[in-house]
Amino acid sequence: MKMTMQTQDHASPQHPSPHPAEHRITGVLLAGGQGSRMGGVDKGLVELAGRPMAAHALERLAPQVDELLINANQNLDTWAAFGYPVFGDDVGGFAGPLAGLHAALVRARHPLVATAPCDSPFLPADLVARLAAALHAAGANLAVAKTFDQAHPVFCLCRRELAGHLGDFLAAGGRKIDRWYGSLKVVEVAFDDQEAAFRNINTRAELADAAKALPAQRPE
Ligand SMILES: Nc1nc2c(ncn2[C@@H]2O[C@H](COP(=O)(O)OP(=O)(O)OP(=O)(O)O)[C@@H](O)[C@H]2O)c(=O)[nH]1
Ligand SMILES: [Mg+2]
Repeated sequence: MKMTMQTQDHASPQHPSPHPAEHRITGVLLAGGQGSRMGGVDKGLVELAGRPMAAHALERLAPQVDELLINANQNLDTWAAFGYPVFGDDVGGFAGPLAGLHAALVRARHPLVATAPCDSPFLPADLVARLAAALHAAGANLAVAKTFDQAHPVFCLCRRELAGHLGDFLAAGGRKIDRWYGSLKVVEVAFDDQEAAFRNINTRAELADAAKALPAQRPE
């Protein structure tokens, strides 16, 4: 498979932050899964419209956050070529996205952590701003996206101070994201106006469909 990740000038999260320090946000791309429905591939590295699928999500997430990290469990050198810090799960055995979130909470430079999965190339440009507005307005521990009745639990904004609480949940064998959310003060944020932005890609057939929606981008 051809990789062209060095060709994109990813928007840098190094810009002066408009947020006061206590509202600054670390973004994390969750790319630590096994891609079993796609045949056991590192899903974010699979090509979509001429570049790795994850490049699309990173490009959309980078301008929304003050720091950007990548959580991956395989091919770490390949992931590092995107130019952002890369780290694996601390809890082994592919424990699920909470393991990636926990690893991010431990490493984040900023007090808030926004997550997005590597397989959602159309994610909203105002994802983080809307999650943050709701989090602050509600005084919640965590804000999570939904469209109509559909929850999107891996699109969340979480307070870094929950690292210990999540670490305890994982250490006790907890794995289910909904169950952990159920122990917190969570605010759900409706993105009914952008349902298509949450399209995610799990199979080769979904990859082929998504490619039709995107123009191929070639190296310059
Ligand atoms: N850190 C980490 N992230 C995971 C793990 N399992 C899934 N994820 C992430 O959680 C998000 C949603 O997961 P899925 O869409 O199920 O992706 P997946 O697990 O790679 O794919 P399947 O094996 O087909 O379920 C994606 O961003 C995955 O990368 C894991 O064990 N560790
Ligand atoms: Mg999975």
